[in-house]
Amino acid sequence: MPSNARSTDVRSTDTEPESSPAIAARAIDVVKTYGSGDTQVRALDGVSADFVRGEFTAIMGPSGSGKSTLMHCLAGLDNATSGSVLIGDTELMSLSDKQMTMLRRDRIGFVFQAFNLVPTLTALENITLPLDIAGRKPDKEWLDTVIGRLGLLDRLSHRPGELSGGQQQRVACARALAARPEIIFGDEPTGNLDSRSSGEVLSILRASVDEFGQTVVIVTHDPRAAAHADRVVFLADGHIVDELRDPTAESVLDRMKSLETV
Ligand SMILES: Nc1ncnc2c1ncn2[C@@H]1O[C@H](COP(=O)(O)OP(=O)(O)OP(=O)(O)O)[C@@H](O)[C@H]1O
Repeated sequence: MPSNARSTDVRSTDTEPESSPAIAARAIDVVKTYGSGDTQVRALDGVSADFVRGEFTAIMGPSGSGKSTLMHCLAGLDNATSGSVLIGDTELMSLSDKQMTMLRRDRIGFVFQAFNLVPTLTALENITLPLDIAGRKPDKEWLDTVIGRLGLLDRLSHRPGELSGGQQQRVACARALAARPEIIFGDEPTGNLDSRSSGEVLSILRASVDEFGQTVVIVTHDPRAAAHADRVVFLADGHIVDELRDPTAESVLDRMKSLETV
């Protein structure tokens, strides 16, 4: 299939370093600076982290600590100033703009706080849009599973303006999952949602890891959202300062408090 051929092209760059297949994404000594001179900001100051395949990680930390910057560098939405970022075996710095676009399209799913749905398309058309653009046919069984799990079956012909915020975010989630990407990145995916919609979005992300072996990385401020993860990575001032396995909302809150009082 042409789409397979394209994604193989992206994986097989000459400069591809060796890396364990168990790692879905990896940051190696990533530095990201914005601006220059006196106004320069060092948003990431040498961050190294592995994101293991089939695991759900939450990135937390005080405002301005570099969470979104790290996620954007990992997801190929922004370039690191130095260091190295890998998705699977693919070193992002070695990719051309075109290869990067294909990698994002074929291998990564995104869920943002702003749902970024196309207002003139129906829910179903929004869900399948990335596949349509890639010229790929949806896996019907998988699509039905995702749509069913997100409770969207009776909303598929609605346009975003006819859906609640929670429903729109569930459509955005289904869109991210539809292509069965290797890794799903969420930047505050539940930031605008009430607790019920938030719970639905988190439980499909959890299920995509537990039942379908995908890898999920989200940025969140909400300890209850982070409690759905297998591990929480804490950032402060552009550094990873702590990590928590099998978090609970209470343990995350405690850790956050201690970071904010440092
Ligand atoms: N485009 C930019 N230009 C200049 N500085 C930036 C830019 N983007 C981020 N920064 C700065 O980099 C630092 C890290 O920002 P980032 O958005 O990654 O933090 P965050 O932890 O996600 O914050 P929040 O929780 O408030 O969203 C901050 O000091 C921010 O002001």
